[in-house]
Amino acid sequence: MVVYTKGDENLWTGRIDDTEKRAHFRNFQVVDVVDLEEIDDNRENEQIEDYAPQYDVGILGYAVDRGVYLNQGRIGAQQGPDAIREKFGNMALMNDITIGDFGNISTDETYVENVQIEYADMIKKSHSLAKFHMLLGGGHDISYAHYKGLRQIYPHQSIGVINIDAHFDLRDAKYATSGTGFKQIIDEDPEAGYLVLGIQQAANTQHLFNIAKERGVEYVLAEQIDQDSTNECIASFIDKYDVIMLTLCLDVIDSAYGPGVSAPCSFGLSPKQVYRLILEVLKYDKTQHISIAEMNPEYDIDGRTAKMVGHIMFHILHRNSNIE
Ligand SMILES: N=CN[C@@H](CCC(=O)O)C(=O)O
Ligand SMILES: [Mn+2]
Ligand SMILES: [Mn+2]
Repeated sequence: MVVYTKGDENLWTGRIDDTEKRAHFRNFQVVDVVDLEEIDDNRENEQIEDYAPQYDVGILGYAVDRGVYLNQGRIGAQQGPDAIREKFGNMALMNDITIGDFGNISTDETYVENVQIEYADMIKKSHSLAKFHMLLGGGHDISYAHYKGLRQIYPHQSIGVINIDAHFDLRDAKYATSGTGFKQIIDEDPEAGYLVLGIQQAANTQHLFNIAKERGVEYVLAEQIDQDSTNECIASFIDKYDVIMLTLCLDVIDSAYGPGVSAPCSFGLSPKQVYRLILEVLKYDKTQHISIAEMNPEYDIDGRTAKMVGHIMFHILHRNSNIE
């Protein structure tokens, strides 16, 4: 059974320096927990442009690691969204932002197809509630759910997919896993393009490189990420599509910075390199959702990975401000 759970108020707690003056606040002090099951379904049909979003940012969790298990990976990412919430909540509140926590989806089913469909519906349902959305995983099977949600929101637009990842996730399987998401997208949508940033040669078999070549997948290797050509590649890719789906697989970050992931990689990117790539993509204003996948608290060290994700979220939120 697939289960929707509204956000847990107890996660949004922490150090309180003042209860009134916002200059003393941390993020958790302004979070509203929103029960999506209480949101009127009719509002889904409202024209997005006619509706002023209530929140600057919405948080929606994909508390699922079954897709990782089905991909022969190590489980634990089910706890990922809540681990990230806790760390992000205790970071300083800057500016006058508002945050809505739209809850988590989870499943006890053997396969992830149903939970992906329901998560896509949640993405659609919550879309008009916030200006920007953080979709927190969970396994990288969140990618296909993210795509399906965008398809509902933008039925007629072309979608280009940018994945910041050490892996292609272009596997063929009889059922969806954390390693099949992008193959599912490009098989289903011949108009969709796929660009991967941060690919590691040692983490993908020659077969996966062959599939990428056959299917016209563009990619930049981790060791080439600082070359000027990376920005040119991002710009020319984004130019081809109406909407850009942006997803981050945390194992692209070197395991020294982010040990708490399902499939850790050495020789990975630094958090700063990843943050720079995210900002580069977001500056084209074709992206209103980012999914952040594979946070696995079981293997984290002193909450280091979850805190790093909190920082990445913080920087995304304040990308237009002077905070650095
Ligand atoms: N989402 C992760 N996908 C990777 C996992 C690799 C691994 O388990 O080592 C993949 O399928 O290639
Ligand atoms: Mn990966
Ligand atoms: Mn991945």
